[in-house]
Amino acid sequence: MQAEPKKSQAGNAEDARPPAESLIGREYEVEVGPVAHGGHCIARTEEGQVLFVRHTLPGERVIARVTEGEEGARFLRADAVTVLEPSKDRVEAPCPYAGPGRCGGCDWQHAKPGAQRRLKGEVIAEQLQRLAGLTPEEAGWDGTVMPAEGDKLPPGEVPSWRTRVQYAVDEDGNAGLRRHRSHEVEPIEHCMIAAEGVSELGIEQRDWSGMASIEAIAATGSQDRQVILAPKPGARLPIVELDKPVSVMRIGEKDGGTHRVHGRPFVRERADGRTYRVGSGGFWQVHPKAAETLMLAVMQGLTPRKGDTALDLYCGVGLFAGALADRVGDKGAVLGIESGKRAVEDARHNLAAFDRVRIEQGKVESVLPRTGITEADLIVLDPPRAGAGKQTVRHLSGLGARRIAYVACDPAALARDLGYFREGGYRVRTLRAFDLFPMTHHVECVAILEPAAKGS
Ligand SMILES: C[S@@+](CC[C@H](N)C(=O)[O-])C[C@H]1O[C@@H](n2cnc3c(N)ncnc32)[C@H](O)[C@@H]1O
Repeated sequence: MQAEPKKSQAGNAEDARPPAESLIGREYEVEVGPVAHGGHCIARTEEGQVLFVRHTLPGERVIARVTEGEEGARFLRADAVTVLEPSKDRVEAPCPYAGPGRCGGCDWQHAKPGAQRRLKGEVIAEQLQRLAGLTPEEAGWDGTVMPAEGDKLPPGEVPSWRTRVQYAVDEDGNAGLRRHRSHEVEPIEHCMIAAEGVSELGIEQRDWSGMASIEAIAATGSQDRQVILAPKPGARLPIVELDKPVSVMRIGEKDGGTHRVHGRPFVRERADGRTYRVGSGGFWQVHPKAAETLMLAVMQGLTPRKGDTALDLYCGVGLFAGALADRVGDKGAVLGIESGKRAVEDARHNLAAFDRVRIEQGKVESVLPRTGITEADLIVLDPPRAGAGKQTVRHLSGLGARRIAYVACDPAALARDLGYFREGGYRVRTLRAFDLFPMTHHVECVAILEPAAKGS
């Protein structure tokens, strides 16, 4: 019998091993393989170690410099620092702050816009296959990722879509963006993907000494502009003088909550002909066309009828609940569930005109079972990145819904949950994908499900 390895003083045998040698800075010449979820591509060193390489494209030959990992690690992270054989999809990054070790906000600045969408499509296809065992055909998806309206621009032009930008502040008080997987700040003079309403505030031109971060918000469909300041411990708030009028909020040092300094504690966003109040810290889609694009995709997929009962889960300030309330008419009913207290107040305010809408506060997984609801005609779920999970999907599968719309910002969580829905007797009827985050690796999907027995 083999003797047990001797324990170190700390009591753990693993601690006794010499630490694995860091490979940070080591360079490898590699042939780059397929794209992987997260804004990088897969390559292998000659020894067979997996590298997740950023700033490259499939098919390229590059020198990859390791940014994270050690000998024997399951995988290493790396940046392509020299491109030996470029892909035909490669372009000069239009943003001066993009590149190895620089701003971490965008992943695909160096790819043609059409290629960015193809890469996102490949990631969705791979996740669907691997986690749900679905081909694009089986998911009712044509394999394309659609740009948002107005985002198809001439070569070299970049859509300025980010209506909410989180700036970090460096030691000298300069506003910038975080480097990839780092707390370091890349000071910038202008973020190309920031919406005009954000750029107009001139955040990057001000001194923000004493602040840890600043979020700038430019609402769509109203002139509302807001900045949310997070001061460093003990720092005084600056007098905020920007190039346009803004309301100012601050993050409380003790409670982490968002508090009003001056102006309205919310912005007004518009979608589907309705104004939505969104309080600070509340969720609203970042691309100006996103709310409407997703709302339309959901309504086209669900085809609500008068008198339907519908659930809007993870409802935020009520985007889908509002659209459903219009369509199910006064004989129908809509229940929204949302965990954020302020978002619930906003949803109730936004949809106060509809008696048929009820909004419950709390986590879907605990509130839904408590409601005692046993049936629904239609369900929309738009969970955060982690997805809904097995327990919630199982519960939803038992409500007998005619159709379910799953809005997903992470194709991996979506694919996993589609697998659970299949176990619950649902099949994917259609899937659509939208490029609502150009230049980044993020992508939004809308899957429409129906009972499998019906679809077969
Ligand atoms: C992706 S957002 C969708 C919001 C809304 N559907 C929209 O389009 O504006 C997800 C929302 O789920 C809420 N949330 C996160 N976890 C939750 C949970 N376990 N139960 C209920 N709501 C949750 C968040 O506060 C957020 O408002």
